[in-house]
Amino acid sequence: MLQIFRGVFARSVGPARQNLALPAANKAFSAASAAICWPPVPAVKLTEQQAKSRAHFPNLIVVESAANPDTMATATAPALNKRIGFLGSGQMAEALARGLMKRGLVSGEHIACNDPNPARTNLFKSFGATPYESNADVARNADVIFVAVKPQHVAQVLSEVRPVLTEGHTVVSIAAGITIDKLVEAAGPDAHVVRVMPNTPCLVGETAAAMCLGGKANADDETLVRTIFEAVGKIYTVDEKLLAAVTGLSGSGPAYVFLMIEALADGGVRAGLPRDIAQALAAQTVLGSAKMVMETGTHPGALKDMVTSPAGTTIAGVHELERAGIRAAFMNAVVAATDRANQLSKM
Ligand SMILES: NC(=O)C1=CN([C@@H]2O[C@H](COP(=O)(O)OP(=O)(O)OC[C@H]3O[C@@H](n4cnc5c(N)ncnc54)[C@H](O)[C@@H]3O)[C@@H](O)[C@H]2O)C=CC1
Ligand SMILES: O=C(O)[C@@H]1CCC=N1
Repeated sequence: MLQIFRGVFARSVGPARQNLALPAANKAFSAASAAICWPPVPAVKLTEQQAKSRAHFPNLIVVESAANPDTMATATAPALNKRIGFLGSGQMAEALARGLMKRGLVSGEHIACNDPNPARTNLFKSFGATPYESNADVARNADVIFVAVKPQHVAQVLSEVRPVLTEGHTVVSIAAGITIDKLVEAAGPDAHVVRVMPNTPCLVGETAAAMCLGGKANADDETLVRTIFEAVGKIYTVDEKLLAAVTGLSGSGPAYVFLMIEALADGGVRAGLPRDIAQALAAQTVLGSAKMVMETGTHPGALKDMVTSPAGTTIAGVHELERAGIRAAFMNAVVAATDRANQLSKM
């Protein structure tokens, strides 16, 4: 039996970004739906509720498809005819490599990597990637080169690959705080450089990422990077000056949410639930709530009000959160991480 799945794509970007302004957004959306609702489906009429939300979220795009949401998690994107290289094979490189393989965009034999830590190269080898002796060798054996080392190592690894870079390479740095100017200085003025701030949920096909272009990077590089990241989530193009805020919100954000899930589970345990059930309920509650925001397009405040009965249980809990300054705490976390990203870019 066909299940109707309603997907809503909220494009939370400003009008300044011409690549996401309608009708160009429809082009971007086609690529997004190709990864998330496969095969692609046409946009349909908004429901009354969605139309109301649309007034507040003009960039919202709604689709309805016959795809089964359960199978979508394993849906594959069209294979990418490119070799991927990782300079650094740490946490983020692993999340990206595994996410891309899971979505069928690349297979292990199309992945080249280098890392001084043998445990990391062995791990990459275990899923079919080829470890090389040097970063330059990775570049020789890749078309898209991910710079996935800590920010303080970026200049060094780029100086190692610079002599072998060609026009056919797209260099993608995911390092927090390392500006396009610094990347071009290290990789050379002819390098096609793209700066991306992803997050670890690319492992499960749900990254929230943003990018900006630099050096000789062109529309083809942008499309290539967009294709890669749309296979494992969502990506927006932003002005570089906004990447620090992206880092503070979505780059670091999974840590805030994991902490929240842990704390909710602790609350459940304190209230008498077994740990495993408490953690499963906490994580599923976060997942379901996020899906409601994405799929209904309704303001989160309105969704909160739908849970909150007069003199009921929820408002008692909400009162405690407000007393503890939860909103300011989350806002301050994003601002502190943004400030730190800005500091890193000045080092
Ligand atoms: N972890 C996260 O959630 C996110 C991290 N990032 C960025 O991704 C980059 C990597 O972060 P993680 O994966 O968390 O760090 P990590 O420490 O797990 O990985 C870095 C890897 O680089 C390797 N490495 C060090 N020197 C090297 C060299 N000269 N050549 C090749 N490899 C070398 C290390 O052995 C290590 O395995 C950082 O710049 C970070 O800002 C960006 C978004 C999210
Ligand atoms: O904590 C960090 O510096 C990196 C960048 C964004 C997430 N993790």
